[in-house]
Amino acid sequence: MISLHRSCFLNNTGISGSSSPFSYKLKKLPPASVKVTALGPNRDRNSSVLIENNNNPLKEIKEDATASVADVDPNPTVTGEDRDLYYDAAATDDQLVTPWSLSVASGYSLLRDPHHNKGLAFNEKERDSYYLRGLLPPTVISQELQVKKMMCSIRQYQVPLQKYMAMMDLQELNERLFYKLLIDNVEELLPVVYTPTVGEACQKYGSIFRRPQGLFISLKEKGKIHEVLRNWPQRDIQVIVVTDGERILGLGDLGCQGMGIPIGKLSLYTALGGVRPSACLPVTIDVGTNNEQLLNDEFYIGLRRRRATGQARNLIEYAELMHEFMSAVKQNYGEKVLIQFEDFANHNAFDLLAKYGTTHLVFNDDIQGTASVVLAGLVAALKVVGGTLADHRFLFLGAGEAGTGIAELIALEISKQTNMPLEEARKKISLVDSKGLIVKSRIDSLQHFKKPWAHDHEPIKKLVDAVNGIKPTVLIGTSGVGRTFTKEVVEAMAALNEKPIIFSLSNPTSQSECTAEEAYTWSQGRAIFASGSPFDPVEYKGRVFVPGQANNAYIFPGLGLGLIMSGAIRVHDDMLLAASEALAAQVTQENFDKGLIYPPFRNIRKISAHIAASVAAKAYELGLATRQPQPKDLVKYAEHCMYNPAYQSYR
Ligand SMILES: NC(=O)C1=CN([C@@H]2O[C@H](COP(=O)(O)OP(=O)(O)OC[C@H]3O[C@@H](n4cnc5c(N)ncnc54)[C@H](OP(=O)(O)O)[C@@H]3O)[C@@H](O)[C@H]2O)C=CC1
Ligand SMILES: CC(=O)C(=O)O
Ligand SMILES: [Mg+2]
Repeated sequence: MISLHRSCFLNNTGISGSSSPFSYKLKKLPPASVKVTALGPNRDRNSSVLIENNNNPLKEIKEDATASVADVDPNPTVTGEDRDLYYDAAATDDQLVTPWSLSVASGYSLLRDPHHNKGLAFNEKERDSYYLRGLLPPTVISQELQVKKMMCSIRQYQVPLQKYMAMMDLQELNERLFYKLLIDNVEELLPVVYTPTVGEACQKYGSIFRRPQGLFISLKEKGKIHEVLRNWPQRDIQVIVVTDGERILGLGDLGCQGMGIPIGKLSLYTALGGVRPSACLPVTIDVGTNNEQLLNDEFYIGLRRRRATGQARNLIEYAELMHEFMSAVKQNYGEKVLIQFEDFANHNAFDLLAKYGTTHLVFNDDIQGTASVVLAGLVAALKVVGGTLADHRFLFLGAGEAGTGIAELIALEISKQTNMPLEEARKKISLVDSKGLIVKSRIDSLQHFKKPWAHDHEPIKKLVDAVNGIKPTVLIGTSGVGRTFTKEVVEAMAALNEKPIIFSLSNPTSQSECTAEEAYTWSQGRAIFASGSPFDPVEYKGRVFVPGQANNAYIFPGLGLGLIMSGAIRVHDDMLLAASEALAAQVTQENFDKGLIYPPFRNIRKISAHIAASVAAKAYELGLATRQPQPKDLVKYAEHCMYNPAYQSYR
């Protein structure tokens, strides 16, 4: 009888060592590698089992198909490409085919296994040992040369979406090369795998869809989520990014096509924060969509129904599915798996965070990650404009997840710095939503997360009037609506302040409240500007201004790493404050001289290590860390834990 189990050849730190690229080994039989092929189109067809003897080439042994299938691990690693080539081709439309097989001991499948494939970088010895002879052209090249070649190829594409698709193809073909490329060229490739291009990719996901990535959990899977999670090939999951696709960037409801976001965010967990790719699980919860265009799109990949939110019965359906998911995750992966809520609409986002914040290791990136990155930018900006946080007045356009999340963290920090009651600190902050300034007279009709911001003030409809009435020193855009910081608004800020601080946080670029060029030009080069999506440097009157990118991508990879490496069991606001402080401390005088209030992304792994160390230190201080003893040097430990995309040597 043959029994297979996965061999763990990546240690937790992801540090390279000599390893075997084959992910199965025999439990009861001595040979080192095995090929098991599942049932073909004909029920009576035998599966083939290839067993390698130490001295012999592969020998084919016919076994009874039913017996061999029953004996393999019921939850095998399945990659879309690991299929027997021949019986599928022989099948006709009306024949049943088992769509999976395990075939690990062939060079052919090794070249199609993204976790272990090295392409032309397989050396001569590996080509001999792993049956690769003839499957590759004779040349052997280094990973560095592969990176150079891929960059040449990606740069040839003019259209950002083509670059995105090339990157996704690479991720599916050769994972380590994908991450090496991304890490070594982070400033150039971040806008490709992340905002703004990922937004367009989600909008067109159905049309560009080639093969599934991540886990899709729809209402059809209700009652079966535990099994769905077991279908995922990896067991040792440390981070899940989950969306229900209802508020994808500032692009609205993209339903199931929101999957591009968890995939993109988790690529950054690995590239920017060093979390092993095999520990990352992207999930999309599909409860339908209210996007008519998608519902009528023949290429739409999601459930063709309206969202299960809104009315009471639907809400229960939604809550039950989410609850089943949250419970199944804990049951499958334990207490310490980090769940990042991403791009949920605000009518669910706050409630989910409140509900699961006390039972799971969760955080909401749009509410909390964004707050942390913006606070870091403000703390850094104070070095340029002077004063303390409490000396400033803040006005927001947009009072949803990002807006109220940032506002609350600023108020918390002011309160901590000054011992001022939180309610007093909140009075330094005003928010405008789609109906105008949030004021006391509107309190009865306000959503719960806006109520703390309903101050005594006369109603104001227009942003420019709010600017002139409140006289903010800081203007922050979190509206999801592009070009809402008009010339009039920016000029009003510039008239009130020598150095107005202006953040246009909405993504993607099309939704940014203003461009970098507009901010610098309309303020005569005086604005301290940062945006959610990247803008190129701007030359104004002979001076070059480099706009910073105020994006939660600075925070969540390091925050996640800090939580994982300390074995934290809950996220605490003080960890977000610690992350802000660590990020702000990374801004150098050279950065300030260019107009930057964030350090450049090219140093992101070092930045993430510092953020991780600060977050972990806070977890230990708060008694929320379970990994003992506490490492002496947390920064070094964070660096040591980081995934390294250099190829491993195969024995
Ligand atoms: N840079 C970054 O790291 C991040 C950026 N973001 C971006 O922030 C934006 C908002 O996200 P989020 O807060 O989650 O979204 P929400 O839907 O929760 O909030 C949007 C807010 O904007 C208000 N609004 C909409 N249109 C207007 C308008 N014309 N004038 C004034 N206010 C308006 C809404 O008003 P009402 O309540 O009345 O409907 C609501 O208060 C998105 O574009 C997102 O991509 C989000 C997270 C991180
Ligand atoms: C950056 C991000 O999380 C957003 O725009 O939603
Ligand atoms: Mg988001």
